[in-house]
Order: sequence, then C-alpha cells, then structure tokens
Amino acid sequence: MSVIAAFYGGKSILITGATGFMGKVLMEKLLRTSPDLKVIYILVRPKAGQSLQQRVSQMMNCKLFEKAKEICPNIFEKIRPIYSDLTKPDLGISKEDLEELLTHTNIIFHCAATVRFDDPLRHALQLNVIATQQLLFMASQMLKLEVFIHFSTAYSNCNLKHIDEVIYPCSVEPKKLIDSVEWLDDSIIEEITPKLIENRPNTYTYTKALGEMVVYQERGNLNIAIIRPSIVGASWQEPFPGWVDNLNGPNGLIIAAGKGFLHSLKATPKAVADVVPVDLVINLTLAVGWHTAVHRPKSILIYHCTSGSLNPCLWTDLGFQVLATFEKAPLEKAFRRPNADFTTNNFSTYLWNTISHMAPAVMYDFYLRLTGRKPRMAKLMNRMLKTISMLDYFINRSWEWSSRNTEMLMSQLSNEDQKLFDFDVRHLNWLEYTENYCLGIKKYLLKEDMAGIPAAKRHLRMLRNIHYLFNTVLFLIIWRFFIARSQMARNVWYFVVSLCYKFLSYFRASSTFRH
Ligand SMILES: CCCCCCCCCCCCCCCC(=O)SCCNC(=O)CCNC(=O)[C@H](O)C(C)(C)COP(=O)(O)OP(=O)(O)OC[C@H]1O[C@@H](n2cnc3c(N)ncnc32)[C@H](O)[C@@H]1OP(=O)(O)O
Ligand SMILES: NC(=O)C1=CN([C@@H]2O[C@H](COP(=O)(O)OP(=O)(O)OC[C@H]3O[C@@H](n4cnc5c(N)ncnc54)[C@H](OP(=O)(O)O)[C@@H]3O)[C@@H](O)[C@H]2O)C=CC1
Repeated sequence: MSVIAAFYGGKSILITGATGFMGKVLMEKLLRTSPDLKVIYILVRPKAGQSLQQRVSQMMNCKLFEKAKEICPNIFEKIRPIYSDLTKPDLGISKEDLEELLTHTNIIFHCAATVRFDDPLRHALQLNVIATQQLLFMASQMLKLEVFIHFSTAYSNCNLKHIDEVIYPCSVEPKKLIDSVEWLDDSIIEEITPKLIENRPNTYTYTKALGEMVVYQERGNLNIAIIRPSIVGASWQEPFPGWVDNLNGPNGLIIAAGKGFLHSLKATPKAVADVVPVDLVINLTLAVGWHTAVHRPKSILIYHCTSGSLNPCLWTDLGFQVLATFEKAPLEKAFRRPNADFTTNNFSTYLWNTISHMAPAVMYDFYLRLTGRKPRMAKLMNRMLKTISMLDYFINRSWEWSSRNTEMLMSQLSNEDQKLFDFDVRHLNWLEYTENYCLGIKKYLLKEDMAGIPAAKRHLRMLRNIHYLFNTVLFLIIWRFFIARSQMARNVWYFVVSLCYKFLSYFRASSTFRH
C-alpha cells in the first residue's frame, strides 16, 4: 500500500487555482490515487458567462479526468466548488463557506496566481502576494490544518545564477509595498516598477519572490513547504502522455514552429531548457504534502523541481526534436513549412525577423487584401515577436538550482511510492517526451484529429512546391533586373555556367572511362 496515497485518504483538501493547468493535474492525481479522500474544496470564480457549477462540470468532463472517473465513480461528490475571487477582501468567500473551510480543512495547496509576464504590478501584487497573505491568515484559523503547500517558481530569484533552497529577501518589504500601492496612482506604479523589480525580467518573478517572503514572515505556527518548479510542460506519463491545455511557457512557440510561423529564434547555444513535466511536479507536491505533515520540519523547506542539473536538455536540441516531430505528424493548415533555426546575436535575429517573419506575413496580407479578405498575418507575427521578446530572458540564460531537499525526500519514499509518485527527472527520456509533448499539443490543445495527418502532409507538400516556385520566380526577377543589366554580372554568370558545364563534361567522361 502506498504510504502517500493512504495519507490523503479521509482528508479534506483545499486547492486554490484548481481550474488552472497544475491545479487540474493535482486534483486528478489526488482523486485517482486516493479515491477515499473526504472532499476537495476548490476556490473558483465564475468566468466567461459560466457559473461555478458549469465551469466545474466542463472541467471534470475533459479527457484528463477519464481515468480518475473510472477509479472514483462518485467523483462529483468529492468536489466542492466554493465561490472565491482572490482579488477581493477575504478572498470573496461567503461567511458560511468560510465557516466550513475553517472547521474541516486538513491540507491546503495554494496554486492560484497570475503567471502573465506583462501584468501590471498592482494586479500581480494583488494575486501573488496579497491573496497569499489573506490565505495564510485564513489558514492560521483552521482547526485541523496539517500542512500548507505554497507554489512558487524556480525563477523567483532569477536575478541570481546559483539558487539555493532558501528564501532570499527582496530589497523592499512586501508590507511596505502593499501599503504604498494602495494610495499610489497607476501611472506612478508603472514608472517605479522597473526600479522595484531591479534585475528581474517581469512583475511575475518579482511578485512570486515577494510571495515567498510573505509566507516566511506570516508563517506563524503553520506547517509550510514551498515548491519551486521551473518551466512546467505537458504530462510525461500520467494520466497519459502529452496532456497540456494552455499556451504558456514553450507551448505557444512550439505551435508557432509547427504552423510554420516561427522560422528563427535567438537561443544561446548552451542554454538549458529547464522544462519539467506537470505530472512530475504534482508527484513531488503530493510527496512534499505527506512529508511535511508527517515529519513537521522545524523550518519552511523549499523544494526545487528542475531538470537542468540532473538531466539537461538544450533549447536547440528541444527545438530540433519539435521540428522532427512535426515533420512526421504535421499540424493542420500550416502557414509555411516548419523549418526553424537558432540565431545567436541581435543582428542576425533582427535580420531573420525581417526576412523570415515579417516579409512573408506582409506578402500574405497583400494577397489577402487582393482577394478581398481581411489582412491578419502581420498582426499575428507581431504578437509572436512580442511573446518571443517576453520569453527571451529565459531562453538565453541558464541557472543552477540546488536540490538537496528534493533528493532527501526521494530517499525517504518507499519503493512503491517511488513508482507511484515518481519525481526523479533522471528517468525522463527527452526524445520520447518531446515527441509526446508535440502530439499532445496537436491533440489536446489544438484539438486536431490524428486522422488528418495525411491531408496535413499534402498541405505541406503544396507549401514546399509554392516555396520552390516562389524562389524560382524571385531568381528570375533578380536575373532580369540586376544581372541582365550589368556587363560584369553577365561575365560572372557566364563564367559560373561554363564552369558547371566543364565539371559535368569531366564527370561524364570520367564515368564513361570507368565503365
Ligand atoms: C522550434 C521550437 C522552439 C521552442 C522553444 C520554446 C522556448 C520557450 C521558452 C519558454 C520560457 C518560459 C519561461 C517561463 C517561466 C515560467 O514558468 S512562468 C509560468 C508560465 N507563464 C507563462 O508562460 C506566461 C507567459 N505569457 C504571457 O505572459 C503572455 O502570454 C504574453 C507573452 C505577455 C503574451 O500576451 P498576449 O499577446 O496578450 O497573448 P495572450 O494573452 O497569451 O493570448 C493570445 C490569444 O490566445 C488566446 N488563448 C490563450 N490561451 C488559449 C488556449 N488555451 N486555447 C486557445 N486560445 C488561447 C487568447 O484568448 C488570446 O486571444 P485573443 O483574446 O487576443 O483573441
Ligand atoms: N506553469 C508554469 O510553467 C509554472 C507555474 N508555476 C506556479 O504554479 C502555480 C500554478 O500555475 P499554473 O497552473 O500554470 O497557472 P494557470 O494560469 O494555469 O492557473 C492559475 C489559476 O489561478 C486562478 N486564479 C487567477 N486569478 C484568480 C482570481 N482572481 N481568483 C480566483 N482564482 C484565480 C485561475 O483561475 P481561473 O481559471 O478562473 O482563471 C487558475 O485556476 C502558480 O502559482 C505558478 O506561479 C511555477 C512555475 C512554472
């Protein structure tokens, strides 16, 4: 019997961010491995015209939960959605719901956050810091709480090169900052943001670091652990390989490469793609929850969940594996043939952005205009370039994260738990993982049917022919307007042609001689 699975049996568990990428996988694994858990309270806000119940039923009816439903048939009874908006006072939770949570909750997993890199500081602070503060306050009043697990990111201290399993202080006290933004004007906050975040690339990493400080300062008697994953990618094995449902992290750029939008990307040749599969992160999280509750460490333990030091994969290798997969199983309706390369300096990046990205988009928009349709490609290209500029910081740097706590935890698991809650990234085969990742993007994110692959391949062949035709026409135009008008260019041309002719004659003569 798995010790970890047994630990969650009979427990009342509160999850924030359960409708998000990691929250869903966390909930699925809990329901599948501990179907005898008492209840999972999930804090949800209504969204896109859907009520809480509609959102939850839609989520539970997605393919991710199919296996869990077989194992736990009364799955809907185990989930108790609670209205909450984390940006509201008291997290927007009603008195009755709060009462229930305070009386019954045994375990908290705090996943909710804004993960956008371009969020204004005020909003990022509201979700990643103030909501954490409020949740800690709520947790401190819970009668039966055993453990509080806080999700941070391995990049919360990305201003450092080597990152230890400790909480690093930020230069401004979170409380002082929270007080200040209450009365400061948005325009002033925007002005001081670059000074506050110092050498971090965005408000996300900065507010996640502040969030950790708040956890440390307001921990009181709570039994807390922090998980710091790096870039969370599609599932590796569970509940099936390749599950992914959002455009975050590398996903958007993988699609852009598969659809033929992305043709070049600046990536330092040795920069490591520190991607970790979502199921691996969740396995670690559940193991940490069990360990922290049972062993009650004296201080807050931080667990890095990264791949670079134990099983590194470079961005360039990952990129080529992505292209190889889309060669075998192309995405439908590609704009151009998938064929991306990596550049290393700003000049070549600028050049290829102009030639390979903007020029084809502008030409295609011209064609759309000619055929009476609305141009849209340049807008899409600009959006992709904006995304690349936001991710550039992470694609062109590498970090070292120490992993003593994660290794310590691994050594404390029983053989059965090491298999059921495997978080040893050394077991990951990158080739196989990347292939499943791309196929998962095709099937679960883009909802493309695998039966459409032959048609997609035909489309790519057509694009290849258009490409050859375009190059030939371009060559003829260059010949007509430049070479044919200059005597010197003509001489060079005749020289090249006669050289080719001589070579061919020599080759033919020597092969006849051999026979
Ligand atoms: C050759 C290959 C190489 C590959 C090589 C890759 C290298 C890749 C390095 C990554 C490195 C990351 C390092 C992260 C470190 C952390 O782990 S942080 C946690 C993860 N967080 C993130 O990744 C967030 C990053 N993204 C962002 O902040 C924002 O997307 C950006 C980059 C600012 C762009 O914002 P934006 O232009 O406003 O676009 P966005 O809001 O994302 O959505 C665009 C459209 O897609 C739609 N959309 C969004 N999600 C969906 C969906 N699931 N389905 C359908 N439509 C959707 C939106 O509705 C929107 O449509 P409209 O409403 O405009 O019509
Ligand atoms: N994904 C990654 O690569 C990484 C993620 N992390 C961390 O892991 C955690 C989970 O990330 P991930 O699942 O990817 O993020 P998602 O963006 O997929 O999910 C965020 C969740 O937070 C909820 N949320 C956001 N705003 C509010 C609000 N105002 N009120 C209530 N709920 C809200 C969202 O709800 P709704 O559905 O209503 O929007 C959603 O459930 C985060 O703490 C993140 O910082 C760390 C490292 C990497």
